[in-house]
Amino acid sequence: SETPSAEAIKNKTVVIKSVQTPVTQVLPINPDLTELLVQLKPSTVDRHRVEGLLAKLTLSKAPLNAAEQYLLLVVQALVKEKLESTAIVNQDINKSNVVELLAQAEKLSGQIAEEQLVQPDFLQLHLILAAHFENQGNYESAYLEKKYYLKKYHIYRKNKRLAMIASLEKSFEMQDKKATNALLKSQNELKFRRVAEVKEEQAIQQYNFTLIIGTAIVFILLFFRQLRVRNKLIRLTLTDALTGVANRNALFESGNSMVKRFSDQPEELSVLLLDLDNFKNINDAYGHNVGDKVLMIVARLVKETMRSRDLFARLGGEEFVALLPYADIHKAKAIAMHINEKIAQFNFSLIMSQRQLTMSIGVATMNNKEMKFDELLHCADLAMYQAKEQGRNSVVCYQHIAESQERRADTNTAPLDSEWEF
Ligand SMILES: Nc1nc2c(ncn2[C@@H]2O[C@H](COP(=O)(O)OP(=O)(O)OP(=O)(O)O)[C@@H](O)[C@H]2O)c(=O)[nH]1
Repeated sequence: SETPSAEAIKNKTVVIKSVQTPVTQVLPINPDLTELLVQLKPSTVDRHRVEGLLAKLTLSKAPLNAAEQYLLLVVQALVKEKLESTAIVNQDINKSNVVELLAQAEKLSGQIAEEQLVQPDFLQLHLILAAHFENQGNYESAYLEKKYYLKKYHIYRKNKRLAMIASLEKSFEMQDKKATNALLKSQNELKFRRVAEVKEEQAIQQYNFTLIIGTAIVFILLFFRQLRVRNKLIRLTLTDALTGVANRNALFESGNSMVKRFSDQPEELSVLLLDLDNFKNINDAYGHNVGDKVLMIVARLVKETMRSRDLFARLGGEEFVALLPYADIHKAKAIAMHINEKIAQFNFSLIMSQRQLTMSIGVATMNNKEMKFDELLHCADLAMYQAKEQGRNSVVCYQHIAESQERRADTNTAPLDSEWEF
């Protein structure tokens, strides 16, 4: 690269270009110029480097702004000072050139912002002048330049301090804002997490509630099923499996309680003991299946004649019992005869060739309030046997047997069969 001679560098004149820039605006500085100023700071200057940078700047076609022109003049003044002091350059360099150069630079001050002018690189102008005046023995001017330098430097320091405070405040505000933002963010996250937790708790509660309700429903259903099964079992234990009417257990249970109840009240309780005549012959002739069917038909026919308050039960085999509350002997006899008639009139030809069946019925009424149910049933049984003995298909009332026996005891005469039958 072409390196201009020191002479050329020293004599290089600066062409001041008027650049219209606002005075408040800080102008950009070419980095080569800034480095030149740095290079010129130490007491021993790297001449080649300085010359290289100056040449680069001089040959550059880019126009210089007012601040750059100012600094270039300062650089040139410094070069003159430094190179002269190191005795490298020619002795005929006019020292007044420094003053001229710096005077030119000062003329540019009006185009440079005050803020930029107070920067150390720009203020060097006054230091150079002060040193220059001092070397010439012009101490007053040197003093004034130095004083001016210090005044401006003070402003520069003050501005720098204020700028630093402002930047610190700004960074503090930023940090404060960042911390506040972080706090708000973490608070938001906490809120979201809490909301999620609450939702999760609600879901668990709902699940538990559903589980409890479901379990409760299952338990209730099981309880009712158990109740139904229990009731069915109870019903079965009280029902005759073949005919569906009350069985022996139910008969004795109801019979005992009814007798107890009627022992306290004036109304009467009657019992019918019904026995199919020659039922064995049916079994023998047509088989047990037909016999069972007959029993079922008879049970149904008798049940149809019962009042809602009555109880009809199968005592066992072909024997049935009817408990008739609020039925005196006359009513009980009437019911018994109605049953007898109904059975006798029923046509069994659908299940067997024998069309007709008859019944023997014994009737007993609770005539003694001290009577037990077994005794009442026994009376009915005696009456029923009497009916069988009389030739079956008849109704016999125990009260009449008793009366007849009493009479017989009185007259000591044998009773007539017709006396007992109705
Ligand atoms: N098919 C059937 N027969 C039964 C049942 N229980 C008892 N028997 C029969 O009923 C018959 C009763 O016979 P008996 O006690 O001699 O009485 P009967 O033949 O009716 O004669 P009388 O009572 O004197 O008129 C027997 O043959 C028993 O086997 C039953 O549940 N089903």
